[in-house]
Amino acid sequence: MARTEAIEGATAEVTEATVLDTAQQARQAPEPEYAPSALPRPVPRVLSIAGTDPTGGAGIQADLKSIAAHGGYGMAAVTALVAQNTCGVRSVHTPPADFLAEQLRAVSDDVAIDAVKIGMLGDTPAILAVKTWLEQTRPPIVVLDPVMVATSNDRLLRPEAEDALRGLLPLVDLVTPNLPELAALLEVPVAGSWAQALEQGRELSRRHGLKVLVKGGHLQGADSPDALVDAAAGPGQDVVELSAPRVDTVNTHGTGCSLSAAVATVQARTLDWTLTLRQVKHWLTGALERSGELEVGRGHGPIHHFHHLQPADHPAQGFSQELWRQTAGVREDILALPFIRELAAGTLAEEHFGYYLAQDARYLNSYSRVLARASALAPTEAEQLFWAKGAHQCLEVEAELHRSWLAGREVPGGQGPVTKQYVDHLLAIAGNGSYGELVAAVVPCYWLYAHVGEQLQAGPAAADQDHPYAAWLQTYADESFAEATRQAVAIMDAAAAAETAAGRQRMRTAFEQSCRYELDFFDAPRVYA
Ligand SMILES: Nc1ncnc2c1ncn2[C@@H]1O[C@H](COP(=O)(O)OP(=O)(O)OP(=O)(O)O)[C@@H](O)[C@H]1O
Ligand SMILES: Cc1ncc(COP(=O)(O)O)c(N)n1
Repeated sequence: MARTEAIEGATAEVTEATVLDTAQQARQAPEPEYAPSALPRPVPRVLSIAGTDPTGGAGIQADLKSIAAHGGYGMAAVTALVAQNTCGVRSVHTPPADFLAEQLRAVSDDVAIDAVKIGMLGDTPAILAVKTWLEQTRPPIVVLDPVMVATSNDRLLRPEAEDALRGLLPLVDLVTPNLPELAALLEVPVAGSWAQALEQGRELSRRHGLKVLVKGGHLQGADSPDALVDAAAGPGQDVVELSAPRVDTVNTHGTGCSLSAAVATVQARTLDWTLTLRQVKHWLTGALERSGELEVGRGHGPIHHFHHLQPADHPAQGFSQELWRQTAGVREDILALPFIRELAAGTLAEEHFGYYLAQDARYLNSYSRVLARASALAPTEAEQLFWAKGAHQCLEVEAELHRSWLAGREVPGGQGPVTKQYVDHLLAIAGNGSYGELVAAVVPCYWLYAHVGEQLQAGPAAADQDHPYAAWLQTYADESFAEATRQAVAIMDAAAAAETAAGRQRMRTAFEQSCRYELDFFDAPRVYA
C-alpha cells in the first residue's frame, strides 16, 4: 500500500509501513544524543546542507565532489530540488521544512559531524529548520555560502528570506559571500571596488562576530582576489588577502559551492583558516584552469574537482606537484618572515642568528636518526643508500656548525620548543608510520631549505662580500644539496604511487605538517631567542 505525498508539485512515495516504523521508532527512541567530534580529524565527516544540481556542477553534487577531493567523508541533506543545468535554472521544488529537519536529525543522531557547509536554503522555513538544528547540535565548524542568485541570474533565495538568513550568522564561523551577497547581507549597494568590498567585509564581520571570506570573482581584472576578514583580529591584522590569477574561462558554475565545501573540509584537518584558504584557493585555481577538459554542458560548465588526481603532463610527478602547489602559502609565509627578510638584508640580530644555528644543530642530530629509519624501511637498495648518506651528512653538518659557526658564540643551550615539536612529529612517524609517510614528512626539510636558498641566492645580498651573513648565504648555493632534494622528491613520488589512497592521504598530512614546522622553525628565533 502506498501513500502519495505532494511536495510542491513533485511527488514522493512513502509506504505506510515506513510511516508506522518511523512513528514507533520516534516513541521508543531515547532523547537524541549528538555524537561529539574531536578535531583535527584526518578524514573529516562533512555535512553539506544545500540544493541539488542534476548536472553535478553546483549544489550538493559539487559539494560532495569537493569534500572528497580534499580527503573528507561527504554527507548531504537536501534543502531544495532544482531542475537546472549549465545554462540556467528551470524550476525549484522545495520539500517541507519538517522533512529537512528530519534529514538533519537523522544524520546528527547517528554520525559525529566535524564540519558543516550550508549552501542554498531557498526560503524562510528551511532557514529556520537549519537554525534550530544548529542550535541543538553545535557542529564545531560551520561555513555558510549565502546563496542568493545563481551565475545564470536566477534567484535561489526568496527575497523576503534575507532577514532570516541574517539570523543564521551568529551560528556560523565563516560566511563566504560574493559581492552582491555581501551587499545584500548588509543592505547596502554592491561594492564597486576591492577596497570597498573589504570595508563591507569588515562591517559584516564586526556586526555578526564572524569571519568573512570576501570573494572577488565578480570583479574585473587580471587577478581574482579573495580576502579573509576578521574584525576581531584588530586593525592591520583583520584582512588576509589571497590573490590568484583570474582564469580565462566560462566554466565558473559552482565555484562558490565547491570553495565553501572544500574550506569546511580542510579546516577540520588544519584548524587554521588562513592555511586552509590558501590551500583551497590554489586547488580552485587549478580546477578552473583544467575545467575545459570536462566538456560538460553548453553554458557555464563545472570546474574540474579532481584535476589534482589526473595530472596533465607528468603523471609520475603528480603527487609532489600537487603538494608543492597546496603548500604555496607556507612558502610565501616563510619568505615573508622577519628572520628571512632580515637575513637577506643583513640586519638580522646576532642573537637570533645564533639561536637559529644552535637549534639547527640540535634538529640535525635527530633528523639524522629519522633518515636512518627511512633507510631501514626503504624498498630498494638505491633508496636505502640515499637516506643512509643523508643521515651521515646531517651529522657532518652538525659537527661543522659546532666547529665553525657556533664556536665562540653565546647561545642558549637546550632544545627549543619548536625544535622539540618538529622532532617529536618526525620521530612519531619514524616509529609508527609507513615508509611513504616518513618520506613525506622528511622531504619538506630538503625542499623548503633548497627553495629558501634559491630565493636568497637570487637576491642582491649573495654577491655582496661586505654582507654580514655572506658566508652563511653561500652555504645555500650547494648544487649537491639541490640534487639531493630532486632525488628525495622523486623518491616521494615513487612511494606515493606504491601507497593506497588512504596511505597517500596520510602522506599529504605528514608533508603539510612538516611544512608548518619549517615555517615555525624559521620564526622561532624571533619568538624564543
Ligand atoms: N575566472 C576566475 N578565475 C579565478 N578564480 C575565480 C574566477 N571566478 C571566480 N573565481 C574564484 O572562485 C571563487 C568563487 O567566487 P565568486 O565571486 O564567483 O563566488 P560565487 O558567485 O559565490 O560563486 P558561484 O559562481 O558558485 O555562485 C572565489 O575564490 C573567486 O576568487
Ligand atoms: C543548488 C545550487 N546551489 C548553488 C548554486 C549557485 O551556483 P552558481 O552561482 O555557480 O550557479 C546553484 N546554481 N545551485
